[in-house]
Amino acid sequence: MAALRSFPDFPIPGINFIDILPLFQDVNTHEALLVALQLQIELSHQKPDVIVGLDARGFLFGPSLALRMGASFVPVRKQGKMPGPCVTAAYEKEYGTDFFQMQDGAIKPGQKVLIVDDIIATGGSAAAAGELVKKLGGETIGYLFILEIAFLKGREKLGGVPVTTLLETDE
Ligand SMILES: O=P(O)(O)OC[C@H]1O[C@H](OP(=O)(O)OP(=O)(O)O)[C@H](O)[C@@H]1O
Ligand SMILES: Nc1ncnc2[nH]cnc12
Repeated sequence: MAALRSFPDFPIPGINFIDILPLFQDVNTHEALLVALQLQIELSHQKPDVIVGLDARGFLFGPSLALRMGASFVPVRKQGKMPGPCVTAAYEKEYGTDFFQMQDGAIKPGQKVLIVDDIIATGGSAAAAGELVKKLGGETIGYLFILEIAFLKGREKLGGVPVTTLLETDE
C-alpha cells in the first residue's frame, strides 16, 4: 500500500481518488505487481484464453499479464475510440456515467475471459465489461483488480463471478 497515494476531492468534490501510477515507477515494484497478479490467476486453476483490460488503467498491466499467461489481450474502450462495428454498454461509476465498447469478433464464442482493471469501486465499469464479453459470446471466468474500495461493494454487481483483489481499502 506504501506505493499508492490518495488525493481528496479528485476529480470531483467528495471523491478520495487513489492513484496507482507510482506502482509502475519503480522496476522492482512493477515486477512484483505482475508476479502477484500472475500468482492469483494460477491459484484459481482456471486458465484464461483472453485477458480483457479496461480503458485506461487496465491497459497498464493487462497486456503484460496476458503475455505471461499465454493469453490474448483485448481492450474495452470508452465509446468512440475504436473503428469498425462494436458492441456497447452504458454504465455508472463512482464519479459519472460513461459508455464502454468492444470490437465485434474480438472474443470468439466460448472463450474463457478474465477481466482486469486497477480498481474496483462501485463495480459499474467491471459489470459493463462483463456485459460486453457476454454479448460477444465469451465466458467471464473471473475479475482481477489491484485494489478494491470495499465500502462501495462493487463486487456485488458482478453476478457471483469470482473476484480477486490484491489490496483492499475502506477509505
Ligand atoms: O468500479 P467503478 O465505480 O466503475 O470505478 C472503477 C473504474 O474507474 C476508474 O477508471 P476511470 O473511469 O476513471 O477511467 P480512466 O482509467 O480512464 O481514468 C478505474 O480505473 C476503473 O476503471
Ligand atoms: N476513488 C477512486 N480512485 C481511483 N480510481 C477510481 N475509480 C473509481 N473510483 C476511484
